[in-house]
Amino acid sequence: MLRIAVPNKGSLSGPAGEMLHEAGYRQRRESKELRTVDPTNEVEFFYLRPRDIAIYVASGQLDIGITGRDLLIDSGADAEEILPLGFARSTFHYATKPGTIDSLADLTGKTIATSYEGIVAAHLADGGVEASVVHLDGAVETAIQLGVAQVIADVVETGTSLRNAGLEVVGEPIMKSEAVVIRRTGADGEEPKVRQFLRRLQGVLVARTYVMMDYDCRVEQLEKAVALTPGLESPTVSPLHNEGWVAVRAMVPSKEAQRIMDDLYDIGARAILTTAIHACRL
Ligand SMILES: Nc1ncnc2c1ncn2[C@@H]1O[C@H](COP(=O)(O)OP(=O)(O)OP(=O)(O)O)[C@@H](O)[C@H]1O
Ligand SMILES: O=P(O)(O)OC[C@H]1O[C@H](OP(=O)(O)OP(=O)(O)O)[C@H](O)[C@@H]1O
Ligand SMILES: [Mg+2]
Repeated sequence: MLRIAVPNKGSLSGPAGEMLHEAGYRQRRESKELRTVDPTNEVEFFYLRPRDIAIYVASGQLDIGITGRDLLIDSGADAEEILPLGFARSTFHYATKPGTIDSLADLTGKTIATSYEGIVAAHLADGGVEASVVHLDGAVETAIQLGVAQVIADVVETGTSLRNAGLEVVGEPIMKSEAVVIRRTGADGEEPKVRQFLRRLQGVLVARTYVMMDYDCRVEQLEKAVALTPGLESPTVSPLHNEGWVAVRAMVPSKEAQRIMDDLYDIGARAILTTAIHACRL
């Protein structure tokens, strides 16, 4: 039985459960459940604190985990990222009151509050900067107002939390993060159950990022149309009953679907339809 760690709370928990559900895995029915078995797929899910997941996976007791890249790196655990999942995207930044700090060197001698001491300590050491780091569990933005630190290092998504606290980021992001699948460093990547699990999640990612596009066009316009919708291998082209016309079917990136429909229309394609893809194996 494959043993998989899933975040039980926080920003990662909901989207991770949805993705596993879309991939056909049975998920827990209520948020207090700490473990559930999917007997059909022979998978056991453990719902753990996101911060602890890399530690469990590194211990070898669990085969796979879903966590944040930033949490994996912060933990220092002996685990590696094997598939980015595209949700819980964030950046990790130093921030402070406007006009206080311009560069990394200005952090010397300052106190930095963070929930991610591993990332911050490594970043300061890399830059040769000596500063104190104080650990806080959350709501780190308040640390400056209450005098616990002069600088914070925290997750930024929209920037709303920083703005609300009257803070601004300093310099470039220390790192960019998103949800990732992890395994113990050097673990057997060929294990069939692990491969099947990754293929299913990849199928969900593709289904989320592509739509199926169908349209009719005149044979003379086919090459131009195919250039707009090259598909993955190559589009399916079928004859229409009306001579001189063909029907074309290809996967296109959903973000570009509207522009492609406009361009197809401009070259004379008609009956242009897009439909959602619910699941796939490439
Ligand atoms: N506002 C956010 N937007 C996107 N990702 C976020 C956000 N806040 C945290 N994350 C990501 O979620 C992961 C942290 O999850 P964790 O559950 O520890 O914190 P949280 O989502 O802030 O929940 P909590 O309510 O327990 O503080 C990290 O990978 C982080 O990058
Ligand atoms: O840039 P934003 O869109 O504002 O998102 C970033 C904020 O979201 C998270 O906080 P959360 O709400 O989880 O509270 P916490 O600080 O207690 O973890 C994170 O720690 C930041 O504070
Ligand atoms: Mg938080």
